[in-house]
Amino acid sequence: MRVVVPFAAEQPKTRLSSVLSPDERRTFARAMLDDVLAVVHDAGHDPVVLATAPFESDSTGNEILRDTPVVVDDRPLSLAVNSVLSETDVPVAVVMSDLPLATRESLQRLTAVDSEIVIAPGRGGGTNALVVRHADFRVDYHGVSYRDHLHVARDVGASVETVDSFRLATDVDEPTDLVEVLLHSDGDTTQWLVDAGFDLDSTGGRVGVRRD
Ligand SMILES: Nc1nc2c(ncn2[C@@H]2O[C@H](COP(=O)(O)OP(=O)(O)OP(=O)(O)O)[C@@H](O)[C@H]2O)c(=O)[nH]1
Ligand SMILES: C[C@H](OP(=O)(O)O)C(=O)O
Repeated sequence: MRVVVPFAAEQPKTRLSSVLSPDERRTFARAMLDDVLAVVHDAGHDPVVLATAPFESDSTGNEILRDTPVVVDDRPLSLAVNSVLSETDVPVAVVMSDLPLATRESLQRLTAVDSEIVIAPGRGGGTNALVVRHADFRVDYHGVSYRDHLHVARDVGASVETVDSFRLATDVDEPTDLVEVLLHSDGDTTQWLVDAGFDLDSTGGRVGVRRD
């Protein structure tokens, strides 16, 4: 299945500004993208990165991205994704690039459901991963996009199913989300955090992260 992976390349992850510099946010976002692309390939699907800006060719030396087509579209997220949806035969999936806990199994669980619309919601109301098998469905990200996408599915007469997955629900938006990465993932993203000096901090009430 074609899997579109949206990627904000220039100023990603602004909600992590309190713990990461702009340069760090770019390389951290790139590590998450690499993890997601590896999982999409591993699950037997064909990813295409939908990026807001071109990558610096292959000078990164990244093997995974080298095998992955990149479409550059600097329009806002929903417009860019809908442009791809309108040009791509269904089925097509949209999987966000900030899901470092995603695994081959969690992705295969999502794509195995045969409803016309299959949604893996994110914590906090977003839509972390989506399978579209109805040609008229269009996305409307931001805000409570999970609820909005249920309404869009209903309006176009598409059957819809929600997949309850901790791994797909855990997008990395805020510093506390880094706890889940350190605990439940062992890919490039986790290595990036370890190399940057992040560790779990259990000295307070709820477990957080600290940086040495
Ligand atoms: N192509 C494209 N992808 C986007 C855009 N905005 C966000 N994304 C991607 O969509 C997914 C979800 O976005 P967010 O969680 O808001 O990520 P973000 O914009 O990097 O983070 P914040 O600045 O903290 O909102 C991530 O995979 C982003 O890389 C956009 O305008 N265009
Ligand atoms: C793009 C947005 O992501 P969030 O801000 O919820 O992580 C959404 O899923 O609608």
